[in-house]
Amino acid sequence: MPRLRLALAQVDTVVGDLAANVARARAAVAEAAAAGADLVALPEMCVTGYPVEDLALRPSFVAASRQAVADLARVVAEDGHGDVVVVVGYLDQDVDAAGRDVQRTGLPSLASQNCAAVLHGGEVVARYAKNHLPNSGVFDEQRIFAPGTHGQRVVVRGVDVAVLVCEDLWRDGGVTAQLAEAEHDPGLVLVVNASPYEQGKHRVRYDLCRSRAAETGCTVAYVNLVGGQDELVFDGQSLVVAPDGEVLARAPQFVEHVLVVDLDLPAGATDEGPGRLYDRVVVHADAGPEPQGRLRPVPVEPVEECEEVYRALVLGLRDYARKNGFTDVVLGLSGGIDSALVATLAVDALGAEHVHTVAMPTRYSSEHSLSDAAELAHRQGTRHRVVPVQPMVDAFVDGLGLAGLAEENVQARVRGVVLMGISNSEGQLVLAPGNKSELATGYSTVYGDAVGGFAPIKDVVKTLVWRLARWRNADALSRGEQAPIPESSIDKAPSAELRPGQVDSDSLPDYELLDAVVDGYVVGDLGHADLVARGASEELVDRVVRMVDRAEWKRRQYPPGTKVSAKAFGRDRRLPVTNRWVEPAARD
Ligand SMILES: Nc1ncnc2c1ncn2[C@@H]1O[C@H](COP(=O)(O)OP(=O)(O)OC[C@H]2O[C@@H]([n+]3cccc(C(=O)O)c3)[C@H](O)[C@@H]2O)[C@@H](O)[C@H]1O
Ligand SMILES: Nc1ncnc2c1ncn2[C@@H]1O[C@H](COP(=O)(O)OP(=O)(O)OP(=O)(O)O)[C@@H](O)[C@H]1O
Ligand SMILES: NC(=O)CC[C@H](N)C(=O)O
Repeated sequence: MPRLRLALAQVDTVVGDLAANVARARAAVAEAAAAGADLVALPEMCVTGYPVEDLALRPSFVAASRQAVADLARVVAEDGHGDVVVVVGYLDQDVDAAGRDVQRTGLPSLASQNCAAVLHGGEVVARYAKNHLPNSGVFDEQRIFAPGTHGQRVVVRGVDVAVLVCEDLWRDGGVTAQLAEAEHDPGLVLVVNASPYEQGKHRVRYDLCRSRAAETGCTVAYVNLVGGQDELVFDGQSLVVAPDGEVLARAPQFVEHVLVVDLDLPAGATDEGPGRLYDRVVVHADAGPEPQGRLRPVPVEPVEECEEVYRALVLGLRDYARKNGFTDVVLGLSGGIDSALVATLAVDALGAEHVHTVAMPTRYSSEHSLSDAAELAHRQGTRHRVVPVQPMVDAFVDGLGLAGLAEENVQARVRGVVLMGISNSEGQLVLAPGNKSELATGYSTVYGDAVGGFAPIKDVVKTLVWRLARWRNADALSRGEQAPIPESSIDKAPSAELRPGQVDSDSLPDYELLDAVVDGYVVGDLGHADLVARGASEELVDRVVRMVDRAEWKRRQYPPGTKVSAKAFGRDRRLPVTNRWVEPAARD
């Protein structure tokens, strides 16, 4: 049985920075080659970054990607690794001619394809176009890509390796079913992926790999992208699963890593050329000498839920800032839990000296608002300042004769102006601290606390905000460190402090109840009857559904933020703003 030394290189790329992505891929191949790898896999669209969205429609971008993958083949060979086989994701066009037949109404005729290239000896020796294009949730691939229709195999050290791209693995009755029925079984199914993180997705991915390994009778190797891109976080956690479901290797989550593992795999067919369903290119017909030693790193176990979400949020924020040219962030610190958690995430992402916190008291601010904010800044070492905003608020209130809600909201708006002013003069990225429960209900002031460039916890419901804060404190204490978040910020009743004695519960249902309905309605798309059947009262469902529907326009104006749930606001959930559809009540 041939032994293949496989490297799965989960790298962090930047959309559009092809030169940097090629450099990153080159370094990862060098690392894998130094470890003796025969075959190195890099993620889906590694050369371009992912997702490229409508950049795929630009001929200049497609041409640059094609050139960049050729450059990568060349530089890998120049580095002395020409004998290593590299499989890497990139953007190309017309790789699979049949793909041109696809209907893409209204778009230019360029048949861009989401591809994997096989590199060897300084050349691109094979190209494969993704057959199945995801088009739900955050994915829009049928809008921008033509599907491939042909498979690709590459024979490496006597092993017939089937190359797939991400969604190809997910589709029942698709490419993997063809593999199961093919006249020659592959010895390894190698999938290059850009699979975004969401809570618990590692279990879904493992189940998927296990079932495809069973279906095809092959070991499945799965390499995933890592890093943040706008709303998405790719979590790596590359994986190798044997036909019996055993996890042969698993990389850590949320960090770059080159996972090298020796696999004993069946020898495969070695005839070259086009078959009925796929092409095969032979790089090494024979197994060749066995690699020295046997590399079998202990699979990295997934972490528990709060830690996983927390780390996803840190990476999403860090990469958004870094990839958009920001070293520093600024946010209003109210002494409440949302801004406390966002500040803590920012410190973990960027370092305390890069986090600027601003307390902006008005006449309605409580004493603990200032003291809890100062305490957090002291514990974590953020660059903290106090800007009393009442005189500015007074100027608007008196100048315009504002009262009631208008006076309440102008306080939040003045704070927004102050933060944008600081950002304009000092260059930080402004963070909006709204959580998913607030976004769902529209409980924020547009152009007020909703200002900012990035919203780190916009996909985190309030009850999870509290859990994450508690987890972060407990984690610090378990390491003998001081808890970063003042306990009173976690324990106090949430309040916007925009009028005397205001608390969130004046306007919103209890967060435990609210979050359960938000989850059912927003994430699960459940109707009224199902929401009631899950235990909410008719009145609560009516109220929450109405609030969620009415706030669509506000969410459209909200900054992007990291997706962690199965359905985040934004591109994951698209609803009309102008909309008179009312979810029918169970009693109707
Ligand atoms: N469909 C639509 N399309 C476009 N624009 C629309 C619109 N409906 C209203 N508008 C506009 O929006 C305005 C109303 O929105 P907005 O000014 O935001 O004000 P509004 O939503 O009426 O009030 C803000 C609410 O959020 C609460 N809040 C504020 C700040 C922080 C927190 C917190 O705890 O974090 C909570 C506050 O207590 C209050 O209940 C209207 O005056 C109108 O100009
Ligand atoms: N006194 C303040 N000083 C500085 N920023 C403030 C102040 N009050 C509100 N903010 C900003 O406005 C955001 C909205 O907070 P608000 O207190 O109105 O409600 P919240 O949703 O409970 O948030 P938090 O839990 O952070 O208090 C805060 O997260 C903070 O960024
Ligand atoms: N890039 C892709 O094709 C990803 C699609 C896949 N369903 C996933 O969520 O991982």
